[in-house]
Amino acid sequence: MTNAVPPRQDPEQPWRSEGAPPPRPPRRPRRGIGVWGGMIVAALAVFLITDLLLSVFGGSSTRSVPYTEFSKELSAGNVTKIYAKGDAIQGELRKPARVPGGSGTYREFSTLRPSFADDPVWSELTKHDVTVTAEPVVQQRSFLANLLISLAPMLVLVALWVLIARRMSGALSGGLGGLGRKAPPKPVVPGEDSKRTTFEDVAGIDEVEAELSEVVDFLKRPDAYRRLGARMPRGVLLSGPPGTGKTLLARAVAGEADVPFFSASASEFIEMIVGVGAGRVRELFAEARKDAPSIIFIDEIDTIGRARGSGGGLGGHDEREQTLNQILTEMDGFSGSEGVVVIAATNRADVLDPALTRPGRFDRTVSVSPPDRGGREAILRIHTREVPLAPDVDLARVARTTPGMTGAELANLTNEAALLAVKRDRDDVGPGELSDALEKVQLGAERPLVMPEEERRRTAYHESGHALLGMLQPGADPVRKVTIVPRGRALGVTLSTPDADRYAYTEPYLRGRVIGALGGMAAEQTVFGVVTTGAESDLEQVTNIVRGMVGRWGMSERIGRLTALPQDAQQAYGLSAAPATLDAVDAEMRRIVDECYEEAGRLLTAHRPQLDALAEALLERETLDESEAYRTAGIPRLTKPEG
Ligand SMILES: Nc1ncnc2c1ncn2[C@@H]1O[C@H](COP(=O)(O)OP(=O)(O)OP(=O)(O)O)[C@@H](O)[C@H]1O
Ligand SMILES: [Zn+2]
Repeated sequence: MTNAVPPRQDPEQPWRSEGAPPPRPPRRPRRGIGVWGGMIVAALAVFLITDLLLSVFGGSSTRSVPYTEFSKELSAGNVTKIYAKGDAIQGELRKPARVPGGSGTYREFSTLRPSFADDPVWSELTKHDVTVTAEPVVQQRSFLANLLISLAPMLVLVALWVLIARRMSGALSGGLGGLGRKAPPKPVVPGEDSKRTTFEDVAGIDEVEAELSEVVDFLKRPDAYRRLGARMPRGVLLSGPPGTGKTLLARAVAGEADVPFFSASASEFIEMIVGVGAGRVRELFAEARKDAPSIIFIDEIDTIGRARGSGGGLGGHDEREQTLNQILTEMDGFSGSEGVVVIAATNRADVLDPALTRPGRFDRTVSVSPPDRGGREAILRIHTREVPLAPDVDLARVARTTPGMTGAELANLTNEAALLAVKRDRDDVGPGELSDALEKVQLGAERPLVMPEEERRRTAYHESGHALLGMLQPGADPVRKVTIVPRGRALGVTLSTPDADRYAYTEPYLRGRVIGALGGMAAEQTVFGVVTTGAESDLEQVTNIVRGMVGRWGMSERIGRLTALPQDAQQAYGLSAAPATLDAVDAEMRRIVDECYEEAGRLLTAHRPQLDALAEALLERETLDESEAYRTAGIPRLTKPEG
């Protein structure tokens, strides 16, 4: 049995609770590079300075002398040995000689032979005792050139180091291996995008739009707020079930204010390496600050923002906590006048760390709910703006038959209808496409499956059981469709939806739902004397409803009017109630289910001919719509459909 509107349960998530870890100071991922880098630079500096000193002051007592000086010493027989390379001559004297024109003596010398040494000029020069000093044709390198040359290896090394450091920090903030470095966060600049999202694209959540328009105003003219000293909310938390348009809203705020939109999903921050997430957060905020006024959107904030110590989650405690701490630090760092507004979204506001919702952080929580009938119609209108609709399509009617559906589901519905129209070679989308698409969306796609006759019979009785009990009970949601064509995971489906939106459920209604859900199993038991595995999802549904009735909605006298169970079925029992109470809850849940199962069996036995009629009709026709089902069972439709 499938009901389009089960009592809303929180999506269950596979998180376990664990003990609180001791808080740890955030580690700084870049320090490793800093230490190594420092050591490399110091070593290079020492090497360089020594080299420099040597090259400037020279390491030996070799004296550079004029060529004439050399030739004088040579004639005097004072030169013991020379070493020549080209015109350059190095040599040693037998006895130290006086430095020409200076003080002190020298023994080792170097000189350069002038190119005209063999010319007649030379004898003239020596005759007149002219001091001749030669210079190499190739200019001696200047001090600066020398410096640069000796610096070169060091420069290369430093460049190399910088490169490596960049790479490594890239690896730290961009994933393992360094090769997967992500580009810095890029905003979606409104207007650059082919189409900019505005509040025009959002419908059915007008109160939320109104709340957010203040943020839009702030982003449009932050100066006005600054002048009056008004502090804007730094963070807005959008909380609501999946698909209600939270992301869309955040985009629309950016679009309305015409500011850049930076978006990230919190789960993207979490990597296995501790510190990576924090680095990414830092980067994201830095980019957004640069482009302020701007919006940062963080989706799925609960993946990192779960109350500390409440365990589980992705990537381990350290990483999650550090990432969260970084977000808090960044938000604390806002002076309030930057014009950066952080919008976060979650469908689990109840599990968030209270630190997140403190003043100055996400101090404004806006709850986003699934749309009501008018809202659904408006959303359908938005999503059919570009879809040619047949003139006989009545969107108000479609809105009426889709209670509980979210914006995302409605968007999906219109798309499915358009796809069907294409498949059917139509020029527009007609009411037939819309209702077939709705069926597909609600029941899952039909699944071709050859079933043995016995299996078909059993399924027919199972679904007839659901349907008959749904039709027999006053106040139950009308049965819209019964089928034994396998759809999705189910072998057969019975669809019941309310005529109008329901916001609260009475105890008799919930009991009726439980009885209906048990109807399939009860029919199998009544007719064949055995039950099959086909009732698994029915039992899940029953458990959910009864759990709420007893543990949360005060519908059991014995438990009384208190919350005995946490909202989240996955959370550990015992957080809110004593063991004795939990035992009692268990007993009460069993009592209600047993009573309902008995009632289901009793009703089916009492109406056996109607049950048989429905099953036969199903075996013959496979699918019965609302009126066929009621006619076959001979039951008048109790509540008249609206409109
Ligand atoms: N109120 C709405 N008005 C118009 N379209 C909507 C609305 N809500 C949802 N949609 C449609 O559904 C799509 C998905 O919605 P969106 O991603 O914003 O939901 P969400 O609440 O962020 O979901 P989740 O929690 O899964 O991230 C939107 O792009 C839009 O097409
Ligand atoms: Zn069933």
